[in-house]
Amino acid sequence: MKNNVRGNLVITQRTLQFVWNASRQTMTAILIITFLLGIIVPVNTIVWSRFLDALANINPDDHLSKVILWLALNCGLWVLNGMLQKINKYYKDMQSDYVNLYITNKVLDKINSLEIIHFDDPNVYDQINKVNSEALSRSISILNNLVSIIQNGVILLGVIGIIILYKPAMIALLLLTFIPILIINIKISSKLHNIYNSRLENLRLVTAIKSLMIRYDNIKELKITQMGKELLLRVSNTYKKYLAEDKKIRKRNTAIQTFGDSVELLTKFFFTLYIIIDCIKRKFSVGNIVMYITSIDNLMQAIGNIIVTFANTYNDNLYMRTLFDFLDKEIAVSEHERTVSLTHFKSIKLQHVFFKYPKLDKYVLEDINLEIEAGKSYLIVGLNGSGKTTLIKILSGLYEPSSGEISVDGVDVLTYDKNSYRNNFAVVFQDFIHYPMDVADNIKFGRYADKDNNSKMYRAAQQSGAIEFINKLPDAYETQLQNEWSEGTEISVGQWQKLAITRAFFSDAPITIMDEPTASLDPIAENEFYLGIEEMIKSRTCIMISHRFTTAKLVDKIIVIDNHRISECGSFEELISREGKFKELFTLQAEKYNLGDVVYEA
Ligand SMILES: Nc1ncnc2c1ncn2[C@@H]1O[C@H](COP(=O)(O)OP(=O)(O)OP(=O)(O)O)[C@@H](O)[C@H]1O
Repeated sequence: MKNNVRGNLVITQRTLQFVWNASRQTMTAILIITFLLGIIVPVNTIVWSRFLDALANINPDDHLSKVILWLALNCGLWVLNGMLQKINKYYKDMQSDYVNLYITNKVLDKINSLEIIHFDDPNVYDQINKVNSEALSRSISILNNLVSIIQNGVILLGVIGIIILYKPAMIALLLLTFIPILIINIKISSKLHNIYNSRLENLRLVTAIKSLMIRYDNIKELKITQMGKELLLRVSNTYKKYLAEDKKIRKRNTAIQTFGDSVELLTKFFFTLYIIIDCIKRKFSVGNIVMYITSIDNLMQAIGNIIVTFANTYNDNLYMRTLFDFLDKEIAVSEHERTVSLTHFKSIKLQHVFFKYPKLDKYVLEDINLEIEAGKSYLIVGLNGSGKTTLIKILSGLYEPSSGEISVDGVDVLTYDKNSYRNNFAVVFQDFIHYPMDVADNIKFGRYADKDNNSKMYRAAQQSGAIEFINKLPDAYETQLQNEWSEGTEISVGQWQKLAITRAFFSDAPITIMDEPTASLDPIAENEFYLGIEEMIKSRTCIMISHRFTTAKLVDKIIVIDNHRISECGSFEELISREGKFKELFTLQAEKYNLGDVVYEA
C-alpha cells in the first residue's frame, strides 16, 4: 500500500471496516450518540444568546418566565450533554475490547498460517512486534478520530450556519489559517514514525533480554554467571540512548507546537475584536454579539480538532499499514496447488534433493537420495551441523527443497495438501515445546482430536516410561506444569523429554521422528524408552536421530550424513563391515564405553 492520499484513504477505510466488524451494534450506538453530541453545541449557542437577549431586555415589572425558560433549556442541554458523554464512553470502552479481540484473532490466525520459512526473516518479527504493540491502540485511535470528525463536523455545519448569516468570507479566511498547522502536524507524525521504525529491532532485543531475565529456567544460570548486571546495563544503555534522542526531538516539537498555538490564539483575538467592533457599529444585540463570538470560538475549535484528527489519522495509518501488510502477506511459498489429501503411503522418496536456508549461501543438504519405506525403522547419524535435523524438516514438509524432488508412492509431494501430509508425522524435536499447561494437555496436544481418550493417554505414558513420574505428581495428569503458574510444579529436563516422547506415542501418525530422544534420559529411563521403541517399530515407521549408537542394532537402516551429504546407508551389519564414517564413529564411541574388562556394546 502506498503512502499517498489514496493509500491513506484505503487504510482508513480498512481500519474502520475492522472497527465496524468488531461489533456493529456498539458502533451504531456510538455514531448516533456522537451525532447528538455534535448537534447540542450549536443549539446551545443559540439558546444562550436567546437567554442573554431575554436578560438584557427585561423590565423590572416583567415576568421572569422567558429568562428562566432559556436558562432551564441551557441547563437541560448541559445535563443531556453530560449523560451522552458518559454513555458514549461506556460504548467506546466496550468497542475497544471488541476491537482488541477482533485484531488478536486476526493476527494470531495469520501467525498460525505462516510457514516456518517466514520466520527465518527478522522483518517478520519486527512486523509482529509492531502489530502487537500498536495495532489495538491505533485502531481505537482511528475510531476516536472518526467519532471526533463526526462530532466536530456536525458542530462545524451548525456554527457555519450561524456565521454564514453574518459574514461568509470569515469561514474561508479561518480555514486558510489552519493549513500550515495541518502540514506541520503531518510532518511531525512522519518523523516520529520513522524514528519508531528505526528502533524496532533494538527494542525487540531489549524486550527479549527482559523476558529472558524473568524466565525461571534462566535464573539459575544468571545467578551463577552473575550476568544479570551486564544484561541490565545493556537494556538501560539502549533506553538511555533513545532518551537522549527523544529529548532533542521533544524540545523541537514543543517549540513548533507552541508557535502554532500562539498563531491560533492571535487569529482568534483579531477575529473576536473585529466582530465586537463591527457588531457594535451595526447595533447588534448583546445576545447576537455573544452568539457570533462563541460561534467563531466553536468554529476554530472544530477546525482545529478536525485538523489534529486528520494528522492523527495519518499517523495511525502509518502503523495500521504494518497490520494490513502483515495480514496481506503472501502465504503460498510454493506455486503448486496442493489440494490432494494424503491418507496412507508405502514409501517416500527423496531424489537429488538440495536445500539451503534463505539466509545462507551454502547448501545444508546436497544431492540427498533416500527412500523411507512404511513400517521400517531408521537411524540418522552424523556430526553436529551436518544437516540431520534439516533433513527431518524437509521430510516432514516444513521446508520445500531448493531443488530435487520428494515423491510419495511415485507422486510429487507438492501435489498433497500440506496439513494432510504433515498429519503423517509425529516429531519430537530437540527443542520441543514445554506447554505451560497440565500434564494431560502436554500429552494430548500430540493429537488433540483424541483429547477425550484417556486410556490412550495412559497407554502412551506406559510406552514412553513417563507413567511412573506422572503418578507421583501432586495431581497426576492434572498437574499444572512450571513454577511460573499458581499451583505449578517444576519437572526435570529428562521428565519433560519423557512427556514429549509420550506426546509422540499418543499421536497415531504413521511416521514417528525423534531428534535425540534419549539425550536427557537416565540409563533406566533410556532402557524403558528402547523397550517402548521396540514396540513402536512393530506398528509404525520410526526415524531417530541420535549421537548414541545404542539404537543402531534396533533399526532396519542407518543413514550417515557427512558434510551435508548421505555418505552411507544400510543395515548395522552392512555398515560395520565397511571401513566408513559409521564404523569410525561407532568404534570411537564403543572405546569410550570400554571399562576395564567389560566391553559395553553400543
Ligand atoms: N533456520 C536456519 N537458518 C539458517 N541456518 C540454519 C537454520 N537451521 C540450521 N541452520 C544451519 O544448518 C546447518 C545444519 O543444521 P542442522 O540443525 O540440520 O544440523 P544437525 O546435523 O541436526 O546438528 P546437531 O547434531 O548439532 O543437532 C547448521 O550449520 C546450522 O547452522
